[in-house]
Amino acid sequence: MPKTVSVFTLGGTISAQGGDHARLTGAQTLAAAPVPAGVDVELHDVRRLPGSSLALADLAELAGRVDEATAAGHGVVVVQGTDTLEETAFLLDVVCAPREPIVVTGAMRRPDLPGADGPANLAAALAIAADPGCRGLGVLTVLADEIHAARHVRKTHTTSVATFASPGAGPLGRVVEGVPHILLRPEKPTVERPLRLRTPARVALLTLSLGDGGELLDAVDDRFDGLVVAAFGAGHAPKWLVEPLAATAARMPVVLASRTGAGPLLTETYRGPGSESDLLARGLISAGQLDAPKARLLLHALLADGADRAATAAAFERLRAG
Ligand SMILES: NC(=O)CC[C@H](N)C(=O)O
Repeated sequence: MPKTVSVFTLGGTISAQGGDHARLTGAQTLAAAPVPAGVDVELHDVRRLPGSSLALADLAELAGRVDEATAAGHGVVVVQGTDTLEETAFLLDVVCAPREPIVVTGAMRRPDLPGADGPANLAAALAIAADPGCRGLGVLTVLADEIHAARHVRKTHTTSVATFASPGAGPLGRVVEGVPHILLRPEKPTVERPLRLRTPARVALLTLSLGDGGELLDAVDDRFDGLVVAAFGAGHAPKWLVEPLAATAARMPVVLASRTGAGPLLTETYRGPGSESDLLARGLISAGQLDAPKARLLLHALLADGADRAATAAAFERLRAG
């Protein structure tokens, strides 16, 4: 029996014929890809936008439609711009029911340029979405035949077709001769249960840089419900920001992440003002291995789901080791 795969197109370079993100329809984008044998495609042309212009409301709508598709037994492919591809993949990972494979793909080269990678990436994504062996892995991404977990994947280069990597973990597998080969299976889902986006939540992301005077931190109060700080190294802030950060953490959840983009935060190696142990003792919540943009999305989804402080801390704690 053929396997149905629902394909949701949002735009991106993969559709940007001549540089225009609105040029190709979902059907035209998909027409360039060889559909694997035994796969029936159901196309949903959702948006025609660059990845940078997608909003959380677009992703919330997408998540609902993805859930409907997997409830009907369909595998899912989401096609979008690579600039925010990892954020879409991660949000789907924490809000969608893990019933069937869900994979996000895109392209680095426009369809009208030599060596356009869109068709190969689409073919790989369709193969993954139709493969029962790719169930239970969480939301996946595939570009250049490399399969990554939404929790770890990042865009690491502005132009390389092999831009997606999981610096803290490595790929989960590879597509070889059109067939997905899974090498590693995640121990547990990213969240205990899919989170529901029920209430609006505003989460700020503040990246520290040398000599930060705290002016942007002051601007967070009153405007946001939560904050992620992309701090130095393994979770460090300047000593003069410790009191302001602690004061903010008394009013809203403040998650401590690293601006390095890979590796876990430390918990006890350094002591003293602005060290990781100091910041955690003052009420900041460790993002563990999650990078800062993903920590922002998880905090957003938790707040939108109605999580209190203890549930928020527990959700991040669950991801500390991996
Ligand atoms: N290669 C890409 O898709 C990145 C740029 C593209 N404008 C986007 O939609 O994100």
